[in-house]
Amino acid sequence: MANLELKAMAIDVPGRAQGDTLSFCMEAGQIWGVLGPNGAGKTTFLQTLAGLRAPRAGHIHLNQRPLHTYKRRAIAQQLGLVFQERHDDFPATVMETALMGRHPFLSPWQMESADDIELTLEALVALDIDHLADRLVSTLSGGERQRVSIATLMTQNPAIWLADEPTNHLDLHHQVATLELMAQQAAQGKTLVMCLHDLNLAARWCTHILLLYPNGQACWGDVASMLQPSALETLFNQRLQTAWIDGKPFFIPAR
Ligand SMILES: Nc1ncnc2c1ncn2[C@@H]1O[C@H](COP(=O)(O)OP(=O)(O)OP(=O)(O)O)[C@@H](O)[C@H]1O
Repeated sequence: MANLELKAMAIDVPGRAQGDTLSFCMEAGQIWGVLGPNGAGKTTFLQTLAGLRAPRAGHIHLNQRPLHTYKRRAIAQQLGLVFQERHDDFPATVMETALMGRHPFLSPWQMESADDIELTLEALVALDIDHLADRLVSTLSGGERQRVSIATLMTQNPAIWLADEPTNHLDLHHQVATLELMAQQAAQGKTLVMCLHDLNLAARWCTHILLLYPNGQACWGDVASMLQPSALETLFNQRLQTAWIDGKPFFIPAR
């Protein structure tokens, strides 16, 4: 179990004045959805949480210790990231790619163990890509590649999952299956943070929401209090109609 705590942390969005500072803790078992229009800073926020970019102000603590005091390998043993853009620069199969999730736990030149291979095969089955194990990733469809990325994160098995639009390219069934898998991870004590553009998926799977506005304003809280139609209309500059199904809101963009 792990937590990430933001202490008066400001996201360093290039070319933008400093916005609101963020102060909250993302705990084991929680699923945080990061919502906001294009360019609001969602990816920059995830990269900052991963220690890949410095915050403009304030601090991030991973398990009560400043994130910047950890070595990169120690961070990778606790925190994993699915990027929005991937560059498959060298030829690797689906199995080889997913197996890379174990690298933070291996010493240089150490071979993967039978347990590592077993964990990887389980991830391929969970993401419904085990039949593609020997295929080159460069030959896969967009949705298949997305599932390889999530399988690699599952193989890494970090306590904190950061996912930038994990449902990108996925068909309806695989969107639901992937978010169910993430919910299972949260139920096992993982902390999940994901950027989403689909408000209805956020309403169903997230426990907490961070809203990022293009001018740097931000607000956060539990899902029920944050997914208010008027706040979302302002956030996205888009009128919405709201329907209620099984006690949860459905947001439909109005023409
Ligand atoms: N390296 C960079 N140099 C200049 N500007 C950058 C750089 N990285 C990000 N930005 C700008 O910072 C802003 C925030 O980018 P970011 O990718 O975090 O937005 P986002 O909310 O994830 O957007 P989207 O919904 O389109 O994925 C954007 O205006 C982007 O153009």
